[in-house]
Amino acid sequence: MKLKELNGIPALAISEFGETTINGLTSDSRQVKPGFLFAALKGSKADGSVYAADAAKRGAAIIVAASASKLSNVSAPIIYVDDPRRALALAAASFYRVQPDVMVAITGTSGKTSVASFTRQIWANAGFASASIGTTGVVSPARNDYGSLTTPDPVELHKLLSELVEEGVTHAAMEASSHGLDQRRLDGVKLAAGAFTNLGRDHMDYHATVEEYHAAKLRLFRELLPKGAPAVIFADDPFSKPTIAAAAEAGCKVLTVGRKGEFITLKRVEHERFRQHVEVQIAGEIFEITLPLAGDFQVANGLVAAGLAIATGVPAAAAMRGLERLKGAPGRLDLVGATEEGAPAYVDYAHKPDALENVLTSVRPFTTGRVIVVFGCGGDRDKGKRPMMGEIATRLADVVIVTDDNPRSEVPATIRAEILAAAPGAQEIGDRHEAIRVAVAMMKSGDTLIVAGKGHEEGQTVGTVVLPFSDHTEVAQALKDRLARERNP
Ligand SMILES: CC(=O)N[C@H]1[C@@H](OP(=O)(O)OP(=O)(O)OC[C@H]2O[C@@H](n3ccc(=O)[nH]c3=O)[C@H](O)[C@@H]2O)O[C@H](CO)[C@@H](O)[C@@H]1O[C@H](C)C(=O)N[C@@H](C)C(=O)N[C@H](CCC(=O)O)C(=O)O
Ligand SMILES: Nc1ncnc2c1ncn2[C@@H]1O[C@H](COP(=O)(O)OP(=O)(O)OP(=O)(O)O)[C@@H](O)[C@H]1O
Ligand SMILES: N[C@H](CCC[C@H](N)C(=O)O)C(=O)O
Ligand SMILES: [Mg+2]
Repeated sequence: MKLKELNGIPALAISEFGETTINGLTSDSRQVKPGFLFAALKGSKADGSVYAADAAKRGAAIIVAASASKLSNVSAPIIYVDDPRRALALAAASFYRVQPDVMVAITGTSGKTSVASFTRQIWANAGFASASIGTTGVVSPARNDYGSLTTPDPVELHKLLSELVEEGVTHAAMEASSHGLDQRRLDGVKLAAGAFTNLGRDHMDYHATVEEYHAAKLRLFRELLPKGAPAVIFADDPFSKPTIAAAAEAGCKVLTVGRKGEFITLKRVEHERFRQHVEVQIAGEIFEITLPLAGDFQVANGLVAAGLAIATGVPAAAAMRGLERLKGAPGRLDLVGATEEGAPAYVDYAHKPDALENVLTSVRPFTTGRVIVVFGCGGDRDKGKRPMMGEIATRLADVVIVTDDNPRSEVPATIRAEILAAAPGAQEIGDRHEAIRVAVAMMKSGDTLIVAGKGHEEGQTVGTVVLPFSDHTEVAQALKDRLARERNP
């Protein structure tokens, strides 16, 4: 492809270098191959402009750098732009040419993965070839790939979107993390609609204040959605009001869902152990449905997903039928199994205060015995959430076991101590395998076990090593061993 065919490149640079052939794009000098465009991005650890000379040596045809940076001794043409991250995202979108016809993005502190998965399922149930992209990976009719980043790097993202189109996918739902929005990873995506779930404390290691974190999320409505595009907003969150105001001011068509919602109004919910009966009103019509998932928050996620599906052309009745067939996203209040007496054991991805509060509150109505929780906090991440999660666990669970969850470069015992400082009476079992076995062994009839924090993850990161570890496998094995012991004492 010629440089002049790429978006995001200033006209002046096109007139000078427009005929240059571009073979690929990257923001990592180590990935540069001959003929690549290298975008020098300022990161949290390094400044990509330091690597521009290296990129040129590796054969970069063009370097895109921030106007503020002054590069020297670089043996490739340099194009200066105000916002290299945005330029890279726009260039990537045009380089890979196509994306699914109907793309939606979901932002919010919790529920993004679930809503993306639910939207895909509702679309698929209505007959569309659909995909979801996010923390748990990429799911489409042709693939089920394990993921890593919530919102992929723009080059990776647009490559993926073009592959999905080739597979025949017409509808795709993706998560828009605050990092992804802030770092312009989605700026080249043609969005048909956007959604907001809720806002709580998260990523305070990256964003200076909650307001700044909220503002990053609002970029979806303020800068990425085209004017008049639907913005589906959960109406019952403390941050719903300012989000609705911002989306309306940005010219979006605001569609609210929830108890205070006007597009989809939640009238009534009755909980059962593993499912919920829900009554909603859409455009004057009442629908009574059974959602085959536990947890209040799944009703909220279901309504946001239904809102997105309806906003992108699925008839309300079909969207409601879709809700009745939902499967939870992997590792989200995921029922692994039960003891012989029927006490359930769940794996959940709650790794931030609000999510932990929600999941522990959600299981209380159907727990006649004790709520037992096993959790930890990740290393090299927001330290402020550690005592908050300790306090929440102690307040809402009857038995608290504090363990390790991806200590990364930190000393695991220090992380646990920071949680335990606010969790009097909690047990400390650093080895997560052991913590899960102890928890499963203590379950009695009527108890509910929640193993929180890792959800779908398949590894435990200690230092820089990722050791294979799955909460799902560990809980299943512990239940199985317990059963064998009970049968052959
Ligand atoms: C903190 C963060 O968001 N980091 C992202 C950021 O990297 P950075 O700013 O730290 O990059 P850096 O290391 O400072 O380097 C700056 C630039 O120099 C380049 N470089 C560096 C070294 C070299 O030899 N040559 C070179 O060119 C790097 O490729 C980079 O472009 O920009 C990179 C390129 O876009 C991202 O890959 C990287 O994501 C890292 C892998 C990451 O872990 N991100 C997590 C925190 C994240 O984004 N999470 C969110 C939300 C999670 C959730 O709540 O669900 C997500 O969307 O997944
Ligand atoms: N609507 C919601 N409100 C509150 N908590 C929720 C909601 N949806 C999910 N949760 C909790 O958050 C956890 C993560 O859910 P999910 O993966 O759908 O969110 P996410 O926004 O994608 O999170 P992440 O940013 O970590 O990828 C769940 O396991 C559950 O504990
Ligand atoms: N996307 C999040 C996931 C955190 C999951 C939890 N298990 C942890 O390691 O803290 C992050 O990387 O911060
Ligand atoms: Mg997610």
